[in-house]
Amino acid sequence: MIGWIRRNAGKKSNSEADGFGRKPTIAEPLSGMDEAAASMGDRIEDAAAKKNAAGLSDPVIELSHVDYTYQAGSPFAAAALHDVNIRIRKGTLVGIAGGTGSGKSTLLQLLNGLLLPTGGTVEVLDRTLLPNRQKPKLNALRRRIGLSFQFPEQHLFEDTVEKDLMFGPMNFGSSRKEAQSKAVEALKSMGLDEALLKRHPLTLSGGQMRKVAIASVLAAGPEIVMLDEPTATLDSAARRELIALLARLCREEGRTILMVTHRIEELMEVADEWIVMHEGSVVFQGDADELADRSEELDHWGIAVPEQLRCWAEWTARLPQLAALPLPRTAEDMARRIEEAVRGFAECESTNMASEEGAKHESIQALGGPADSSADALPGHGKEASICVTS
Ligand SMILES: Nc1ncnc2c1ncn2[C@@H]1O[C@H](COP(=O)(O)OP(=O)(O)OP(=O)(O)O)[C@@H](O)[C@H]1O
Repeated sequence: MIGWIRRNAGKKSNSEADGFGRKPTIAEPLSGMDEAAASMGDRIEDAAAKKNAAGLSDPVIELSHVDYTYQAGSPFAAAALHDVNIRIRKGTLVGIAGGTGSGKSTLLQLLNGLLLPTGGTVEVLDRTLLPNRQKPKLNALRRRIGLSFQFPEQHLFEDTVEKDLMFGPMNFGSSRKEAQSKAVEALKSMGLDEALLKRHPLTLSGGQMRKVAIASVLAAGPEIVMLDEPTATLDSAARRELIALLARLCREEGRTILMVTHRIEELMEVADEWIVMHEGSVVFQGDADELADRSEELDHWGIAVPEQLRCWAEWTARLPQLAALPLPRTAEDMARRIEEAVRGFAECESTNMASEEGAKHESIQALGGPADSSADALPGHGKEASICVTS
């Protein structure tokens, strides 16, 4: 069984800050590690204060009671989303997870107006999208919200990579020269060689095609970048590069990033927030620590429990002082914290032993025993001072 203990000393949960009605996390006072946890909490609060000052806490996406039904009103109607309520702040990196058919792609398409809600309200940047209205003109909105589709071929329809990359910028008003330079910049940001510019997109490998598709979205410079399973066909190095790029766009340029993924571990380190979809509903919105607290439900939601969460849960069960710390975002971070905790535990044990020895020594003297009596000589001694830890 995977059991999680509340962490987040000194940290306000997103839910509390957002007024989403979820209960705040309360830290239990624990060992000396509390200090580390509290200072981590302070840093998070400092970061939150800086974001507030930069206007980054404003919601840029807000969905209220949103429903979406494909082919609504026809005999083929298929309900895909029910009563979805979401609020996403500017400059956050949001992971969207959920099982097959849970509504993730439908959600992204509602956010850039490709689909209009059949119920409720979708507010994105300065636009409000309502049901039963004629499709509004959304060109201006689409310039500000880029969507990289689940299948890269859906982006690539020109006969050269360069034309595909220039399409967005030119469509949104860039000159040919500007569009060319944006195309090169976007291609390079995805770690691709300029030599690909003259290639036909359909001659690229699956991974290259995926990167070009993402580059075509980035070339238009959107404020909100949405990616539907962008890492699906990438190798592990390319996956890491892409995640690092997204984190940079978010942290350094203040862009809002939404990424659908089936591998939640790949975003654990960088995601500010998680949304979990299940059977067309949002069943969770919160940060990684809050998601970890619900890890027993991941399987039911069709999401594989990341090895990292499984491992950390086992260790917090063995060393409860670890539970005072925020969830480690990387395997290295986890290994370091476990090592520190084990070392701290061993030091604490040897200090206890030393004072136990001293006390025994004093009581032997008090009973009239020899001044140099060793505690080892006493019967019953032999307490183990170390712990054996195995993973
Ligand atoms: N064009 C369509 N017409 C009818 N039903 C659709 C259409 N597209 C999606 N659906 C249905 O809507 C529901 C949500 O689909 P969606 O593609 O949003 O899920 P998803 O979470 O992105 O799935 P996956 O992870 O498999 O890509 C599913 O039941 C799906 O069958």
